[in-house]
Amino acid sequence: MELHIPFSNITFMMASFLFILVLFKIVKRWRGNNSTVNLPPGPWTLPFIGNMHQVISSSLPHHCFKDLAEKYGPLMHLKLGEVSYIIVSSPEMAKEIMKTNDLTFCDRPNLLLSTILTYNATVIAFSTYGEYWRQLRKICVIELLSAKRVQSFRTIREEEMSNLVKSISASEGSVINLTQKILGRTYGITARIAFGKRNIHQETFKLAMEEALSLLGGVCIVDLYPSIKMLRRVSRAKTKLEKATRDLDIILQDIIDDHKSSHREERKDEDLVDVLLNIQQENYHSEHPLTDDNLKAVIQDSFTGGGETSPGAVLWGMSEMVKNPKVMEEAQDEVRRVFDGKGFVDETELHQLIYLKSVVKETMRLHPTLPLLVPRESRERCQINGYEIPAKTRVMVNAWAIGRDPRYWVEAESFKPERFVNSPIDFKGTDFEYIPFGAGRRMCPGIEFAISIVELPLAQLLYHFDWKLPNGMKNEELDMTESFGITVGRKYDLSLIPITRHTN
Ligand code: HEM
Repeated sequence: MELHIPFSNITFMMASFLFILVLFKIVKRWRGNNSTVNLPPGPWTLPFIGNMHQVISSSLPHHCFKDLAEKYGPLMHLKLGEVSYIIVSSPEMAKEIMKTNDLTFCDRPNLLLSTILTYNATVIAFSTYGEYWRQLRKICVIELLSAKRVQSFRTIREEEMSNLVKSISASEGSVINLTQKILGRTYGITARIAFGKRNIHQETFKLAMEEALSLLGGVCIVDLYPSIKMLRRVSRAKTKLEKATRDLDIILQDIIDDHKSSHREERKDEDLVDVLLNIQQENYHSEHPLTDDNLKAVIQDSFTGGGETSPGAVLWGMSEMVKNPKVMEEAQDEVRRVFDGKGFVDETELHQLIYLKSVVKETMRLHPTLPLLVPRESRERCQINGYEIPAKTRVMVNAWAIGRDPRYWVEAESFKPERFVNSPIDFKGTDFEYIPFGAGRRMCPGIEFAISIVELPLAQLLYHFDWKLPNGMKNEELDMTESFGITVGRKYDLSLIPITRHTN
């Protein structure tokens, strides 16, 4: 007997067979990856998407990771797409990653969008661990971000901050958008320090940088399926970012050329581009001479470092003080007591503001602007706590969850700056329950710079003004929702009414 199967049925059967075959391969690969290795515990994964459904369902990844870690533990394995992630959520495990096994975990993953924006991942923050990174990091630590260099830019910070006070005073009694004012001034400081005063591109650069950074927030699907090369070609974010990057490059090259052609003696103050050009000249005949693109990458580091994170800390600090009027009062009393003799705030007496420094620390505990730090990647296979971590595993350290760990922090969710007064706990990367700047080899090299542009504006805002919420809103009603992006700031701009304090 002959069996007749219509042509459409044959196509259907072949398609079904192929589908089952592909599914079988995916499940086999997924099982193979998971079953032979004793990975840290984690939620059950679905083929192809892994745990993406769990992460995507939450608006903020650091919140979702904290909830999952409560169930699966402080060393948790997640599969996002086809990539393995380890999520670290306790001080003990953070120490394992960033101290005990720092050398294994000091690489950064090669992510599509950050690679495009950062001259093929040649900025310090995203470059592969190796000789190039070491050379740039050394320049950064010794030349660009040293305490001495940061101190040399004091006048710029003081001038910009006194302009901030003037512009706020001009709107006394009416609602101001403090978010925009702080962002603008911090950007102004960073631009003057990096490029010098004469720069005509400041505003264009700012807009192009904002556009580029807005595209970097979140996880790019391409980075979760590195084996599917076609995704790289069709990514819309990639096309947009390439355009923004070209615009930024033209401006940066123009700034460098301008510095090269103008006479150094004509300019009174040395800016970061001058410093970098000097280093470039000195290194000209060395084994690894610095190219113009390398210089542009370092300038970008300063902008993303200075321009994105520090204003977030100022605005969270102000928000918490508005929400906690007793803290605001105590901080104001201190600043006014210290500076009343002078009648204005400068940097000379900032070291006396013990309580304000604690406010800054407490702000960074509850609101680290990089709650998951910057992702790392393991360079080789390694064992942690009896679990196996394969090479090339991406690692995220949940500094936000660690800063709220009730085993280390009494009333962990409350804003209590006094916990830091007389406490030896610091953000220098040795106290693993408090790591807003990370720790180990890849720790933030810009702490000195960052603190200088957080403490001064806060001291100014507290010294010169009392603050009220608009529309008769009560202090406790201030919205503290977080935004989602490359850094985590306030979702809604902070609008407040300044009342100028008149001193005789
Ligand atoms: C409140 C302000 C800031 C915060 C919260 C912050 C936080 C961080 C964090 C968490 C990391 C990753 C650390 C790790 O992987 O362990 C980092 C890296 C870095 N930060 Fe900052 N940062 C701030 C300001 C700055 C400033 C002002 C600069 C420079 C002007 C800067 C430059 C860098 C650089 C270059 C890296 C990459 C280091 C490397 O990979 O070797 N940061 N920062």
